[in-house]
Amino acid sequence: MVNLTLERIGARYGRREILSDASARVQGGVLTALVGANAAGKSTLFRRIAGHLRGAGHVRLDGAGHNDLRYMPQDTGMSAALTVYESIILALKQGGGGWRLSSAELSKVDETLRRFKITHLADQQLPELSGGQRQAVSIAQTLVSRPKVVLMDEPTSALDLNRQYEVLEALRLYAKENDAVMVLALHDLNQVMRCCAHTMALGESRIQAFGPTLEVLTPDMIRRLYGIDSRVERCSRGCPMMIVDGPADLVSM
Ligand SMILES: Nc1ncnc2c1ncn2[C@@H]1O[C@H](COP(=O)(O)OP(=O)(O)OP(=O)(O)O)[C@@H](O)[C@H]1O
Repeated sequence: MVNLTLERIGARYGRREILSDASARVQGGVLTALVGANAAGKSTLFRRIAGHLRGAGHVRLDGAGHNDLRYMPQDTGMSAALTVYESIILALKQGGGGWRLSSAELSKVDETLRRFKITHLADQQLPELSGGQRQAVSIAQTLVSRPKVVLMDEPTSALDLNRQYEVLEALRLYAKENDAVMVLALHDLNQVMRCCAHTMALGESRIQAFGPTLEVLTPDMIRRLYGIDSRVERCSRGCPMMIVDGPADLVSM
């Protein structure tokens, strides 16, 4: 069983405190959403967990080592003169082990291309990809080594509607099959309600709530995080969805 435990995590840039006292135990096997307004500190929390930023508290991994952790930032460089296929091999080989590919490694590369439906892009040069294609390739690069702990910053922001749900479903299956801890920073709360079992809500430098998504994303919490009045209702197929009524201060005027 893989778990990621945050023990009183703090983060600051210079004297400016971004996060304090963040504690949570994130379990593997399901998708966990990280939500919060712009500048709430989502990327900062990821950087702190990934060890790119120092700060108070401890990050503990159970059932995985630090080498099993991958962080996919919001903006990933795709300017190298490599094909998609070469870039995915490079990502697989980052842990070392020489350039010769075993048959197990070759099948990991092919399976990852298939999983994210980018096999047809294998021979294309990275700089020639569209924004959405880049994002799908970046996700494949992140997952090709089958990491056990994955942090992804807005992994669907460049994808069309159909691809957003395809990719989220592929990520959900990845987490389940690999018992992986998978935390996704997302802005679309309907996507979160549909695809993520658990949600961590960041606001005012703290984790405001963490737990099963529908228990966290209440109208009260949405108002607190985003200043938006909303309702959470069920569609005719029984899926929960958020209906936005408008900015909270306008409604109350
Ligand atoms: N390298 C940095 N140096 C100084 N301040 C930074 C740095 N990176 C981020 N910040 C500040 O930290 C705060 C949190 O930024 P962060 O990128 O973590 O927010 P976020 O929740 O990921 O936002 P968004 O949803 O807009 O991507 C912001 O006020 C930002 O200006």
